[in-house]
Parts: sequence; C-alpha cells; structure tokens
Amino acid sequence: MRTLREYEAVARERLDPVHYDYFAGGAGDEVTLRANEASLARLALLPRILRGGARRELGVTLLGTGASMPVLVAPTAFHRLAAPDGERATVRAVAAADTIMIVSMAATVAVEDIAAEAPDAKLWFQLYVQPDLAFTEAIVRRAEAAGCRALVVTVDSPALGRRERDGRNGFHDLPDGLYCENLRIGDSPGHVRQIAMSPEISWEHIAWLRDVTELPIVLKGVLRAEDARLAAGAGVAGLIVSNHGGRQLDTVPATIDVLPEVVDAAGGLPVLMDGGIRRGTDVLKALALGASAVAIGRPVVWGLAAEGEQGVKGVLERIRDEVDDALVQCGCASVRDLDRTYVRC
Ligand SMILES: Cc1cc2nc3c(=O)[nH]c(=O)nc-3n(C[C@H](O)[C@H](O)[C@H](O)COP(=O)(O)O)c2cc1C
Ligand SMILES: O=C(O)C(=O)c1ccccc1
Repeated sequence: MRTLREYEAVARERLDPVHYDYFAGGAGDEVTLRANEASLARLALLPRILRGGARRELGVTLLGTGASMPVLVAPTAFHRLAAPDGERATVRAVAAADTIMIVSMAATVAVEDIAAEAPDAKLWFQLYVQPDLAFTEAIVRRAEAAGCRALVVTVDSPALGRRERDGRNGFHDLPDGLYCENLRIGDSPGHVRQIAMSPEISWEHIAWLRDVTELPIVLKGVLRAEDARLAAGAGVAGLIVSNHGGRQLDTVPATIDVLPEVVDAAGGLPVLMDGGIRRGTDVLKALALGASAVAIGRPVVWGLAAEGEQGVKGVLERIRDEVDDALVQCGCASVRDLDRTYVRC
C-alpha cells in the first residue's frame, strides 16, 4: 500500500461490510463527509522557489506534548472491530511513530491497558461529558492515572448523528465479547454502560471540568468563531475544528473552510483540525491556514484493519513522508514556515 487511500481499499476487503459501513459512513446524505475531502482538494498550494535548506523540521509541541510530526491520531471508537488487539496495536504504532494518540472514551481496550502496552506513548483522552458527573469524574481520574496529558472534550454530539448506513445494517451495538472498557464499572462485563450523548451539556460543565482536573482541556468540534471566543474565555487550552468526520450534523461546512475564521477568533489558543486529511498536501493546507496540527481518523482504522500494528505504522509513515515531500516542494524548511500565502482559495 502506497497511499492512505490504498489502505482503505484493502481494509474494505477485510472488514465485515457492516463494520466497514460503521467506520466509513457519515450522517444523513453524507454531504459533509464528502465535502471535507473535496474542499481540501479544491485549495491550491503556492510554493516558494530558490529558498535553500537541506533538511526539514516536522516536529511540533502541543500543550507541552512533543510530536515528531503535525499529524495526530484522532479518537475513533471500537478498534477491536478492525483488528483483534484493537487499540493495543494502534498505540504500539503511534508510540513508534512518536506522535500523539487521542484515546477514544469508546475504546474497546481500557485506557490503563493502552498506556501499559506502550509506556512511552503520548496519550490524550477524549471525553463525552456524561450527565452523571460522579461517573464522569471517575473516568477523568482513570485517564489521569493512566498518564493521559490532556482531556479532549467532544462538544459536537448533543445526540448521536443519524448514521443511516448503521440503521439499514441494524448495527447498534458491539458484538458479544467487545465492550467500551472505559465505561466499565467494577469487574463484571455486564456492567458496561452506554455512552450518553446528552443535549444538556453546557459551558457550565466545562467550568466544572476545569475545577475537577488540572489537565489541559481541548474542545473538539468547534465550527464557529463565536464559540471559539467563548472557549478562549472559558479557560480551555486548545480547540479542534472538527465536524466529527461528517458523522454528526450533515451539511455543516468542510472543516478546512471554517478553519481560518476559528483561528482568528481563538485569541492565540492552539487550533487543531480534522476531517478529510488523506495527503501530505492536505496537512500543509491546514497548517498554512493556521492549524497547529491535524488529526486523522479513518485512515488509522484502515491501516489497523488492513495490517494491524504494521498497517497503522504504514499509514503514519506514509503521511509523514508526504508532509516532508510537500514541505520541500513548497520551499519550506519547517512546518512553522507555512502561512496563508501558501494557499490560494
Ligand atoms: C469510526 C469512527 C469513530 C469515531 N469515534 C469517535 C469518538 O469516539 N469520539 C470522538 O470524539 N470522535 C470520534 N470520531 C470522529 C474522529 O475523532 C474525527 O473527528 C474524524 O474521524 C476525522 O475525520 P476523518 O475520519 O476524515 O479523518 C470517530 C470517527 C470515526 C470515523
Ligand atoms: O462513531 C462515532 O463517531 C462516535 O463518536 C461514537 C462513539 C461512541 C459510541 C458510538 C459512536
């Protein structure tokens, strides 16, 4: 496999079609799902010439966590549907690549076991705030104790998106033997709670979380400038411009199209972006428009389904290589050299 898209083709052959649809699908007519990739493709890069420089620096530091490249692993649920050891395979590959894994609250391996599998892995933990605050706090304590360095609070899911592929396929639950291990209460597998995606979650919960934990809080799922301003005022440490890979509200804009206005409103907070990143050139476009880094969701799942740990490694090394190539072709010695003049809209 030479490209991230080739991993998808192999993953599709290997996966149960119902599970493929769960991973690949979006909400509604999948307008936003398609728009994420299409809007990135429509933007043109404008390289500089005759800039000298023999080597590139791809590394970034995000909220004090170093990463060897500006590409993180977005939180995605249910990795054991893609490969038997699931998130354990993913974290080994992420540690080898020296980037950051945002562990999904809906992981099928417990955050403690993910951390133990690769002790030098850099982990952030993704949280859906649960209306039961004592239960939410218990999950935060587990993430802290496992060594997670930031809390990524997903704020684009007041309800689960309308995933019509899942409805047609009757996919509503994990198969027997697989559980959301971060929601386990006690030892009995029967005691795994469902994740609540609640419309009652508000800015007050963010204030509450800031009191509960010292971890930096990142809001994932910001699409509007005024919400970026509110976030900066609420003391959060960073933002992720995300439409959940087109899986929540269909027909919201492509993330690359709203990134500049969110960056301008964020008051200097680091802004990450995800959605449709499939090429090194996509990464450069997002960085040029103000992102501090990007995250990839489905490509990691495709690597995992195609070849397990090796597949995730392959995906991460291919995109790293493409970022390096795109930088050299743009005449840049560092990801920090990029600015809006490199993109023509
Ligand atoms: C199969 C799947 C599961 C996901 N699970 C979660 C999740 O548990 N928590 C979350 O915040 N986002 C979740 N997301 C959204 C991703 O974090 C990310 O925003 C999105 O996948 C980025 O788009 P991309 O897949 O085009 O790279 C999921 C996405 C997919 C495709
Ligand atoms: O599938 C998703 O996008 C997602 O975020 C999720 C997480 C937990 C349970 C169900 C869906």
